[in-house]
Amino acid sequence: MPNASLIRSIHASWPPARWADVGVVVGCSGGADSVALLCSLAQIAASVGGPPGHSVAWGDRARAELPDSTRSGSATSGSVPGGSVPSGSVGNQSGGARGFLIAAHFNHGLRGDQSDRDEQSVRELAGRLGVDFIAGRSPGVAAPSVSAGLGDCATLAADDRPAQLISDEASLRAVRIDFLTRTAKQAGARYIALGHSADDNVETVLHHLMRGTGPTGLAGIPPFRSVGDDLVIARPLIEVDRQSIRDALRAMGQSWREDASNQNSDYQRNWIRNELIPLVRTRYPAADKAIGRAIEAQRDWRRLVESLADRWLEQHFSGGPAVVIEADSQTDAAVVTAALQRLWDRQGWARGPMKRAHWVRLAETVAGRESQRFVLPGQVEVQPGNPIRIARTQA
Ligand SMILES: Nc1ncnc2c1ncn2[C@@H]1O[C@H](COP(=O)(O)OP(=O)(O)OP(=O)(O)O)[C@@H](O)[C@H]1O
Repeated sequence: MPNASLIRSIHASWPPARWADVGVVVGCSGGADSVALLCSLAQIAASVGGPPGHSVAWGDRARAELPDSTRSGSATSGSVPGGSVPSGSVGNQSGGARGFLIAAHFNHGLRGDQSDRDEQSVRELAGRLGVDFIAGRSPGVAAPSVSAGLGDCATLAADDRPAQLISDEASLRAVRIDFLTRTAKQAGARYIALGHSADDNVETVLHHLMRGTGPTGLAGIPPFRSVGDDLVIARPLIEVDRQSIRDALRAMGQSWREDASNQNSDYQRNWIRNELIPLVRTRYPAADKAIGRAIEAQRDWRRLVESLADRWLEQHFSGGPAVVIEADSQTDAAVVTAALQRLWDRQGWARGPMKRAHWVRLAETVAGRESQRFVLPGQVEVQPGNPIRIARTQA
């Protein structure tokens, strides 16, 4: 039974009224954070008369469509080579209002037997909790023997690349998120729940800071993020620290898998976690808490700027294949920049290749201080004037 304080934290950050009646895919690596998340969500759902037991919702269909070898225990489990989910085989697609939980694990297959054990441990946990289970695997990873990682937003061609080529942190995340997204979409789920903790948030912000970032990067990992129109990534443990999560698991006698590669400080995030933060704590014992508070404050500012940005967009932007924006020299550049970034998202243009200098130049253009036509990353052409015209030219 999950620890009461953990349950309280999740209730506060993500009240069950928001998710118990819809589908939730829980990304579970087998590590402490996501094991705690899965146990807690199953417990909360059961207490409000939701999910576990709902496995029937997808089980009825899945049993008919998945090979016998992919099922085990009381959980219905789908094994998905390359991370693809058999269309229509999972989830509550019957259109009813019943919620469901699916534990999803991606086996990158980078740690041999250990990867298989991770997958197996999540499968068993799901079985014990009465929650559906689905596994994705990197190409070339045999059924119960290789695995993968998690991601945050991009879509990589996981199906086309050999597992050994996909080993850097960002690519692993991208492959995982792609798998989780496809699983959620095909299951008809509304949420993907991930086990990021407050410590992950601090490490991420430090990483952003040192690599170079703007206000969005300083606001850390968002507790909720939309993926398209009908899917939301939720991180209900984002305000809970790693130690409390482990304490809660110990208190309930729930084991988890330790990933030995977390000790490898060649990975940047591990170096921040294992070397930098412990060093900082020798001088500033509460540094991570202080950084956490700064992230919260930054997020508040970010929210304010984004609501101003939305209002600005309503007043200055008219849609169409080409973006047409009225020039405006009055509004603060921070609001204009945030509005332009939201515009980029709406248009489906990649923000990744856009550097700070590009946003600054765009904001200058909106303020009427740029007269030359210029081209931004992603073949986006900007024609200054009033109105300003922005369009993506065909590559
Ligand atoms: N292989 C995986 N399969 C499915 N989901 C994953 C996988 N790896 C990570 N995730 C999800 O992404 C979240 C963050 O991943 P990250 O790599 O930062 O943490 P982790 O050390 O694996 O965390 P955890 O202790 O939660 O397992 C995890 O909490 C989990 O929800």
